[in-house]
Amino acid sequence: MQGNPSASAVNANPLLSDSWFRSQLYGLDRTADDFPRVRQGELADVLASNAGLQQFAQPVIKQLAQKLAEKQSVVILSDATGLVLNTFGDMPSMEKAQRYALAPGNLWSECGRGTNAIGTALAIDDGCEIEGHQHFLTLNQGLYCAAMPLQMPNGQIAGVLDISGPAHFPHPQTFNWVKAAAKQIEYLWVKQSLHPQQWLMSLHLQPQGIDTSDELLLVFSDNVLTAANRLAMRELALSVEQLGSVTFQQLFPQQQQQANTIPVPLDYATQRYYFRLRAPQRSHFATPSEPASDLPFSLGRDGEKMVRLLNAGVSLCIHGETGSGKEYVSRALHQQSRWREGKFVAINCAAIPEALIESELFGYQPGAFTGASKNGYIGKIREADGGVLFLDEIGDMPLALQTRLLRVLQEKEVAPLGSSRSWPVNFAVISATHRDLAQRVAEGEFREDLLYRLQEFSMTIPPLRDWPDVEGFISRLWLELGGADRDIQLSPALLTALAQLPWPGNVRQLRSLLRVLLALADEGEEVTEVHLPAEYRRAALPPQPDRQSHDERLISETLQCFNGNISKTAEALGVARSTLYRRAARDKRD
Ligand SMILES: Nc1ncnc2c1ncn2[C@@H]1O[C@H](COP(=O)(O)OP(=O)(O)OP(=O)(O)O)[C@@H](O)[C@H]1O
Repeated sequence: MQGNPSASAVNANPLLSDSWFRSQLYGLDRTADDFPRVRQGELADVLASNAGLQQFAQPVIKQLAQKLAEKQSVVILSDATGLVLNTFGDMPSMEKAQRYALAPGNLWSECGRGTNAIGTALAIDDGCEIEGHQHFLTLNQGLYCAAMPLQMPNGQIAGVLDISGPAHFPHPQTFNWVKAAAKQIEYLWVKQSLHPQQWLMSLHLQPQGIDTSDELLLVFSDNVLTAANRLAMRELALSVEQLGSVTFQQLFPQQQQQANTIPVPLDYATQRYYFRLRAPQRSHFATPSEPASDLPFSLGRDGEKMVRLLNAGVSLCIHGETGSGKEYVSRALHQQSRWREGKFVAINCAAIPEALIESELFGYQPGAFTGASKNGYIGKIREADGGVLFLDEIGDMPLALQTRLLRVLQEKEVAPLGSSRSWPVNFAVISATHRDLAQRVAEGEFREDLLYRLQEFSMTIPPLRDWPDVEGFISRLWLELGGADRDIQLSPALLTALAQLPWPGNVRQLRSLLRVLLALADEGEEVTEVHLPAEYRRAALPPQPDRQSHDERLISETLQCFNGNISKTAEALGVARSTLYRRAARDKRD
């Protein structure tokens, strides 16, 4: 620190002496006058990736900038590396070079510019003010700066809020303003990014401090702490690592996780706080918005009943041939039910390799097994929280997993792989199968208790060929697929022929065929039997009655002519005798 005019002042302040020491370690030249800054194009990218920070910070910063109008100071917002994103306000009396240095695109990290409020606040993760000669670089010694890091609700540092002005001006209140504005930004950020399904806990030493930006905010997803403001993290001595892992019960073992409206006392460490806990806003269930779609008519009169059962949390099991619409119907039921604000999470128990089903359903902790994502995975069951879990091909679920699934359904709690903790979950279950589950139970392939749990109510979607009005359904599906938009009609004869096909692949098969016909047809065309793909044409084309009756008449007249002698008749008609024998056998049978 030799050669520094304010060496003694710096040495007397550990914050400053540490920062100067770091600046020297960075090998900075105190007389440097070229500063690190990014190009315009790079700045645009950085601005875009800090959109969230700007969104929450700007309203507060604008108020702050108004306050500073007469104070020859600017408000600066930097990102988490100290790169200036926005500068608000004006410093007409400031030297041009310094005005330029505070403009967007300049990097004020400690390693780039030595001791300065933005860089040092980031280095110590706390607020600081750096006045004139306390700056490491000579060129910055005409500046006064006060800065405070901004913390995101997840505990990470998002950037820095700073006020800078000429060092020769008095700045008695500036640091307090920065701290108050940063607190306000962090407060709004937590409150405004709250998900309706999260718990919000507000704490303060005084009951009247609740609902002010001085309150400590804690956010819980289920019972796990997932977000907090800096005030809460400081006062309750919480670490970033605890966000996402510590539970309400671990934090407040004496306290039930129950909502309250009037602040009540709560002891934490050696302090008495007052707190209010707001429960997730699931109230939309009581006043549901308009459902998005009608129930499919394949549900018939059972539709309404199924919705009521689902609303009551009854597990539904839908049986039906492949392609008959089990998932389609389940999605429609979800949309009509009180669970519609939550997700519809489908899992095909037959399509996921047995080794992966468990992690897919229950999720896993980071590094729970070789190849696991380093971020862990929440799992389908927790994804379905508040919504519907659709278990397709449930009859194919491996036995070992059936046991775990049963436990989740009974206890409404799920523990990810590699975790000793469980999360409460609340969802409706619809399962589907084309198998006979009772038979699977008899074969020892399906747990009987799980069957009862999943099949509290069961319904069967009949195969398409048994639907009461297949022609009507085909017409509707044709419209839905865009037939009317392109003015392409199905001929009445084709419609009748299609309605009579057996459709082993049910609606899926019918849908695919209609899409093929639509794709191949020209605008305004009528689609007839001749447009059918060959494999359908054979099945759909009606027998040729005239030709058939003509042949039959000819055979029977010739037979009469030869007194029923088959060999002579065959010879006369030029057909094989076997043809006539087959026909004779058929006549006898009819
Ligand atoms: N009532 C319906 N109206 C319109 N489209 C339908 C209807 N039912 C089913 N579909 C369509 O048919 C196709 C097959 O439906 P879905 O996947 O629901 O059948 P599934 O019974 O679940 O089949 P799988 O047993 O093979 O899983 C989907 O493209 C779906 O959109």
